[in-house]
Amino acid sequence: MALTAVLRLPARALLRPWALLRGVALGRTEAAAGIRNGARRFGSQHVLVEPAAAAGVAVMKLRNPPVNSLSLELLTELVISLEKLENDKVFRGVILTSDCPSVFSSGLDLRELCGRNPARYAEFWKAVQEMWLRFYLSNLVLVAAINGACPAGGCLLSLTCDYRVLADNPKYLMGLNETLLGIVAPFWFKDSIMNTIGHRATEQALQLGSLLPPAEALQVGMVDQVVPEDQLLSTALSVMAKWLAVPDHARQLTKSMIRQATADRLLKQRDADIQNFVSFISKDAIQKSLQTYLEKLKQKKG
Ligand SMILES: CCC/C=C/C(=O)SCCNC(=O)CCNC(=O)[C@H](O)C(C)(C)COP(=O)([O-])OP(=O)([O-])OC[C@H]1O[C@@H](n2cnc3c(N)ncnc32)[C@H](O)[C@@H]1OP(=O)([O-])[O-]
Repeated sequence: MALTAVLRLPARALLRPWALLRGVALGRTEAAAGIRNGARRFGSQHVLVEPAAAAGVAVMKLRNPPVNSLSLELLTELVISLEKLENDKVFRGVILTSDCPSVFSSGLDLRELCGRNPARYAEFWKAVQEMWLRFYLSNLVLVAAINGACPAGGCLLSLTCDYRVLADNPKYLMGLNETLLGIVAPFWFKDSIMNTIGHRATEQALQLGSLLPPAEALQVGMVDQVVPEDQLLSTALSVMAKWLAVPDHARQLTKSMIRQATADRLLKQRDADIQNFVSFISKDAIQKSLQTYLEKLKQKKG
């Protein structure tokens, strides 16, 4: 950060070096934050956050075109943006949605999983863990307004939310399809979906790598509501109003009581989980499988 930019920062940011780091990661300083409807609007390269029409609610939009693949940068910015909202007493709820047409998120960025070195794989996986832990345990009410395809890591991100509304479009397929790529969803991906759709449905969905259209996603409980696309945001806002009618402290403690044990399973073995991931993803057979999958994706386009 240039010295002139540092000097323009508010004094309290200079007393908190991490605030400077955040300013860099977000590509902006607090002083440069926009004001909209009397509330603050801020953005980073890949995440746009703006106040919703309802008080206390922010809309967080993923914007990593073309398909919101979860790169290291996007994951980092998601965590920073959420932390910023959690620290801002104005906000009690977040609607998570996509700024990219017809895709909520295509999941983990496959370019992060192919042809990198072990140190980079480890750094990336730590960021995936961090995103999951922070969103899964957030004190804020999180509502996913799913406005596009939602495979793999995209589905995982939506599963961290307290409520999921999916736009009714047959192209908006959703699920944990890792097995179709020849890879295995880690235990905490499995826990997330099992806590949502139950044991038997998870046995099928995860082994088959099912990508479900809206009606089936609703039937199995992967989403809570399916609505016409033009009603997605208004529905998410009404859902949010219902959740925000509950006193925060009671709701937050209840959420933590339900979710903490699942998060603890990862927290107790974060390093081992990173080592597992690095050795798994580095295998020649897995690399080959992922390369073939990526090639197929590119060919599909042509
Ligand atoms: C243990 C590990 C656990 C792993 C968890 C995961 O999440 S693994 C992730 C599992 N994820 C999946 O299996 C989902 C794979 N993706 C899809 O199924 C479709 O892209 C779609 C349905 C999301 C959007 O369809 P659409 O017709 O709107 O778009 P399109 O298909 O034409 O793609 C446009 C461009 O984006 C590219 N690209 C796409 N995805 C990724 C990605 N994840 N990353 C990077 N790049 C990706 C694609 O190659 C193409 O590039 P090009 O040719 O322009 O250089």
